[in-house]
Amino acid sequence: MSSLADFQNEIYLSGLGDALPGFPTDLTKLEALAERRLSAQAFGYVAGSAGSEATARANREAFGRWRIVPRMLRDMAERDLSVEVLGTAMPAPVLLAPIGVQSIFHPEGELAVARAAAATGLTMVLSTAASYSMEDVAEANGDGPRWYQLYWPKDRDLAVSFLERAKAAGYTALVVTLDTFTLAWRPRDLDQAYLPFLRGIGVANYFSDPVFQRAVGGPVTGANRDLALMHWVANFGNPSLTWDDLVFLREHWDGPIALKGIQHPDDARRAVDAGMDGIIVSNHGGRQVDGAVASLDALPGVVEAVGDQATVLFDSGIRTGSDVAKALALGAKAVLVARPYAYGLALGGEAGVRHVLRCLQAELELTLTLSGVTRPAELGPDFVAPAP
Ligand SMILES: Cc1cc2nc3c(=O)[nH]c(=O)nc-3n(C[C@H](O)[C@H](O)[C@H](O)COP(=O)(O)O)c2cc1C
Ligand SMILES: O=C(O)C(=O)c1ccccc1
Repeated sequence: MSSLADFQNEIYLSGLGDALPGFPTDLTKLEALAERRLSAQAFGYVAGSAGSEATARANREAFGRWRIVPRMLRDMAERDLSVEVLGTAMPAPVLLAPIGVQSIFHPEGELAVARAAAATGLTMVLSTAASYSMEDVAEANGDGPRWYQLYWPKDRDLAVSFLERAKAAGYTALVVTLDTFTLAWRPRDLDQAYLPFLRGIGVANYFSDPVFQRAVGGPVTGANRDLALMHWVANFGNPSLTWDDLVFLREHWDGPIALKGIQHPDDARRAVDAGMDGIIVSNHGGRQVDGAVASLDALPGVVEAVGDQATVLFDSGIRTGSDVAKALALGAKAVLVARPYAYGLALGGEAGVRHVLRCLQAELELTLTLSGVTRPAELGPDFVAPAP
């Protein structure tokens, strides 16, 4: 194995032919660049969060309250970042978080992301609110690993139809997002009166669904489009769901299930009691409850609550390889990253997303290697210390 991470090697070598990476390698720089590329509405949608955006800031600040404590002389010649999560082999403990409406960032949207994910071998989690249908995205993703994220609609038959389609299209694990049965108070979107769905973006999985079509009198055309959009609004989320409803999901999905949006240890225990395989500690990137606890601060309590009874994953605020390492040290088996790859998509389509994924992977590998960690399983509380 080279002493450099693959992507780092490739970048330095390409410099000998005077080529530079097409995008910044510090992923925290992408947001400002994407702002110049995107419409004010699309940028506000992705960069914005709920309310005063205090939780979005807290997500980032929480990483700053931990410091990595590197260890030396541990034979770092062989290292291996691969993990297996909910039955899926991953070259690194990083997944692409579900992001809806990706065509507002680039015309190829989820198709470009699916190709970039397949090229790196990282797992894509496809949103129910995607701008391309799950079947089209599966085709673009090819042999790449993919999971399906369910926004659990009011209509149970529609939910079952989504699950059956996802299974048939090769999505192997189910992520059920619990924190967004309705969108939060999001001032950036409200101030621009911008909601992508009302413009027909992010509804591909609904409009292509036979159960949905039956409910709106057939395939969606100019004639029933307004009705279809109203049906979408009425059906998107179900505020009446309780823990008891998870039995229904278990009956209709025979693969692994992870609940996304868990922040309280007691909810994590309930998930285990309900037979769930995984928990994703997340506050939706600060986009739902403004003032909610930083996701990283919620992580240790959830990890302690579930022990080895479920797989704990993490998202909200991951921007660098060192962020990934800290979340793993605090007990996550893998992390999901969201906005950085949306910015990559905005800046360079498939190539932009691939760049982001490769940067994150290389930076993680170097962070671990230079800290004396050859594989993710070695990470534990010892790896980090509270910042003074
Ligand atoms: C534009 C945008 C759209 C999103 N759409 C979804 C979605 O459809 N389903 C979902 O479960 N989470 C969705 N999320 C939340 C992400 O999956 C993830 O939890 C969050 O953004 C992670 O924080 P990060 O952006 O700081 O990495 C979305 C986030 C953004 C920024
Ligand atoms: O914007 C979001 O955070 C989100 O989760 C969402 C919800 C519905 C449709 C698309 C995205």
